[in-house]
Amino acid sequence: MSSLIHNLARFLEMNRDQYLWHAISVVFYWYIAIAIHDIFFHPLARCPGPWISKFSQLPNFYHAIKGDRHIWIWQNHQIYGDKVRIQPNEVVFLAPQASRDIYGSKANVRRSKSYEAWKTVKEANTILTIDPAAHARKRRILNQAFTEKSVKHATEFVSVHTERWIDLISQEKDITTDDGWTRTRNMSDWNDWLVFDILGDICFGRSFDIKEPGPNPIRVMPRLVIKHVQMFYPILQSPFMKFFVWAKPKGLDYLLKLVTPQEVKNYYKFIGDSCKSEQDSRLDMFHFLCNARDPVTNEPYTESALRGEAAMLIVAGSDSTSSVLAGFWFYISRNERAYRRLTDEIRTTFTASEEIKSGPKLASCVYLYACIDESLRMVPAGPSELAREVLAGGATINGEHFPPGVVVGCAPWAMGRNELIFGDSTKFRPERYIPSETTGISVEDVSRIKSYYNPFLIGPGNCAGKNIAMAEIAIVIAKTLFRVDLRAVPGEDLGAGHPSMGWGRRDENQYQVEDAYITVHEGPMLQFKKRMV
Ligand code: HEM
Repeated sequence: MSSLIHNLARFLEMNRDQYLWHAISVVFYWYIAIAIHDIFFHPLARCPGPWISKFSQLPNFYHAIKGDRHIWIWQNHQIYGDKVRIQPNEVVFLAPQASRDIYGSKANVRRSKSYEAWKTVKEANTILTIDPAAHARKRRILNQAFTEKSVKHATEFVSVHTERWIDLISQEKDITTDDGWTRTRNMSDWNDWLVFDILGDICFGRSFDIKEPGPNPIRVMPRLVIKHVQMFYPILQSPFMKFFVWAKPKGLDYLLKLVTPQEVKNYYKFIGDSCKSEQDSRLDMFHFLCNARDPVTNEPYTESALRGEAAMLIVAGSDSTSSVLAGFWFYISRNERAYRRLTDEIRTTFTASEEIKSGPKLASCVYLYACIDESLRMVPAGPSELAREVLAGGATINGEHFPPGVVVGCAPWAMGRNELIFGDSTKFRPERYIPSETTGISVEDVSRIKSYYNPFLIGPGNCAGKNIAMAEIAIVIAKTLFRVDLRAVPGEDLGAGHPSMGWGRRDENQYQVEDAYITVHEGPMLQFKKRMV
């Protein structure tokens, strides 16, 4: 007792420097204790993975800043195998069963807390709702905007915008040469403009018109959305993520609003105005959202929830579609054989561009859909893992039990490059999706790869817009290749790998992207020539 009083007295007599020194020591020993726990006693202690990642989030954070987490995760699978501990509390998997166990309808998981950090308004939209019951309720309402009827209406807008887009990309000849090819087009920009215009139209009944020539304040939006996501993504992959989520409703959101660029405010104003105007005059998706009711409670969306969902649709549907299209243009313009086969298929199936619309004729273009599947594999909409947190009771993943609180996931970039499933996984080879005696590919081979790799995800959080996205991509590609020839601009390699780029990025025939939860992409640079039809 006397020594306790003695120590207390000494503590009270310390000066400021000594207090500081003691505080640093306490933090240091606390961190060492946690590190020892994480390395030796954590439920994931026996999972293989980079040594530092066992007790620190710094490697994960570092790669999020560099934008190459997807490559880092793929490298770790190469080194450590099917199961890798990439953060003290997180494991990623490559095995086929793992993806079903994590994302399937029976999985005892929810979206991880990092999703909450994206919230900009009080009420989360569907994709940011992490509570499974609340998510299911929102999803039931949202599904009513994605019925067969609404998808059919949506594809009509897709056709109109695509025809105009092809007019624009195929005009303006390159005046430095006399070979009839157009000026160089950065397809990432052109895809963004097209997809944004389509989404504006199908979500709000108002096109953003950013593909049209001339000044347009909304044209910067696709890039701004990407920049915004790129800025936040490292925070969500950092040791500060929990603090960030905690601080947002306590004033941080207010501060973030103050530094929001004016263009972003204009964009939200556009969405707000669109939500208010002529909701019933057109069968756009907003019309379906406005009229949607929860089938159980019969409740409609509240006004702010409606606005949140509409804004989400633009974000969820724009970069995803644009990046897959960018990947497609990259690979098709560098693979003469695939280009010839695809253009032959499209140009013999249709006799006029106006004929190209959703329906049996388009569905009969087997090679077109194989090319789309292959592009979705090579360039996933989100290259790194879609993180899920194990709920009370734990979860069995690939035959192994994981306790509540652990974060798990599968990373599409690494899955798409799994050589055990795809063999020549770095090759753009659409034939792998077509059963044929000539190539020796059986129906079972195709269903094996399709059940392994699900670009639109499976289970309760899968992509609500899958049917629209597939129809949109098919129509854009088919109409474009029907009306124009295209080529990669000689000597231009924007988006391509390079020997100087290091492990996982050296192959010049592979399209390179950055990871920011979404897929950040540049190029390819293409030229077009109108066909005489
Ligand atoms: C090639 C294009 C697309 C791909 C590959 C894709 C893929 C995905 C994936 C993987 C998710 C799950 C994300 C997560 O859990 O973090 C998702 C969610 C979602 N996607 Fe897509 N998507 C595409 C296009 C679209 C389009 C065009 C729309 C709508 C117009 C859309 C609407 C949604 C919505 C609403 C969700 C959230 C679903 C939920 O939380 O229940 N997507 N998408």
